Amino acid sequence: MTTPTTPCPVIVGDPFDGAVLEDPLPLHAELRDAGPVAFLPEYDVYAVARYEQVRAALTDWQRLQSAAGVGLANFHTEKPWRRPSLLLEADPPHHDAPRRVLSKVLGPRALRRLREQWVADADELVDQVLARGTRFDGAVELSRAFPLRVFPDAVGLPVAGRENLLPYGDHAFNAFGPNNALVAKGAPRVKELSDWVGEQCRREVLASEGFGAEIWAAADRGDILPEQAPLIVRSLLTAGVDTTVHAISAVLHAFATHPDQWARLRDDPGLARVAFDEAVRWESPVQTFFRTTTTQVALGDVQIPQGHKVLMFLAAANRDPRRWDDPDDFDLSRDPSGHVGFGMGLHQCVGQHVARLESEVLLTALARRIESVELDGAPVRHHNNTLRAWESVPLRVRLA
Ligand code: HEM
Ligand SMILES: CCOc1cccc(C(=O)O)c1
Repeated sequence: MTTPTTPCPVIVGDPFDGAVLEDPLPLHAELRDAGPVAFLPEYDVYAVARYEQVRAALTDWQRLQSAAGVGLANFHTEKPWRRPSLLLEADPPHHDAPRRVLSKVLGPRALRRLREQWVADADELVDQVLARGTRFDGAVELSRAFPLRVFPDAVGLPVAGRENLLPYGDHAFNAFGPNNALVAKGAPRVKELSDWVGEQCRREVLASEGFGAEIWAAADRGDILPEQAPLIVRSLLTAGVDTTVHAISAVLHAFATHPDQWARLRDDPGLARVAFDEAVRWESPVQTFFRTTTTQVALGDVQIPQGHKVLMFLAAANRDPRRWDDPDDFDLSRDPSGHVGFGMGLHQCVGQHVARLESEVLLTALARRIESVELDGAPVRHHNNTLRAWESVPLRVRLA
């Protein structure tokens, strides 16, 4: 274990410990209050939790790189568990073309053609769920069911095997953390799931229309190399399912615990989009990511030596009272723009518009039919080294 070269508060303890994953808020407050930077000897990493330093780290890709991996593992010294992402785990110039291609494929214009279909899918799903009764598990019947109904079709995946997507993504997000029990839990199926995901990225397997086909068409045009196309499709399958599933659970839980906010949404369904971003700020489904210093870099008043991992607590930044009034409130009257729940800068989430559309159409379908929503029992957390997630969100609704 090395010690920091410049004075810096030391916070002992394991941020990936089960008790912290169950309730990370006390650690987030401790980190923010300790100073602009803290040192975590448990993993020999630096940590930033205040909005200012997290934003600074996210937007300084030259001195805080992603190419050494955005998890605890340093790809300069350890073999990655899978081929590095051409976006998430790459920096310019290698990052540029894959990002340009995905930005176009997943951009707001591209999604306009999906909106009508997804509105119909959301209405159909919500009608089916409510036809079964007014008490159900929102995490299962809505948050998991809706993304898994619309996203694989949008990518162009065959129907068989789609149940592999959630466990694959769950392991991928665990793998950004330390090699702990959560990673060990996924290990037995890694080869099977990785082989299945790899197979879905092949041109012959993907539908002739959809995000996957558009990525392969970009290779035909020479916008990317042919051998990059499957890896870029893999990015969608890894990043695009568990994130939206758990973000939608977060929205449902937020409304079930803030009935006044549900009443506001009922009065003004146009609030559905801001509600999603406010929930992503409030819950931060993606809690943390790492960077690696390429040179000595100052964050706040601390000099961080070259070659060190920096753990960015996105969730702590999203509740930093230095940046947000009443940060712990879930409040639709707030302007949540500037939150770091989708990251910030060069690597900011390229799929955020997909996520927003999924949530908007589902929330709109629910708000039209449901007068009030409340918890119908204790919600149960799903632990993951990177994701903030619910295993179960029991709901009871009153129909409009
Ligand atoms: C609520 C849902 C989502 C959340 C909270 C989320 C969060 C994030 C965050 C925090 C980053 C930045 C990573 C970094 O800075 O290292 C990111 C990047 C990324 N996201 Fe999302 N994401 C979501 C949905 C999606 C979806 C639906 C897709 C695909 C359709 C997607 C694909 C990606 C990719 C490919 C990157 C890497 C971008 C790059 O490095 O240029 N994400 N996401
Ligand atoms: C939500 C963060 O974005 C991710 C997460 C996992 C994998 C990838 C990828 O690009 O393969 C991207």
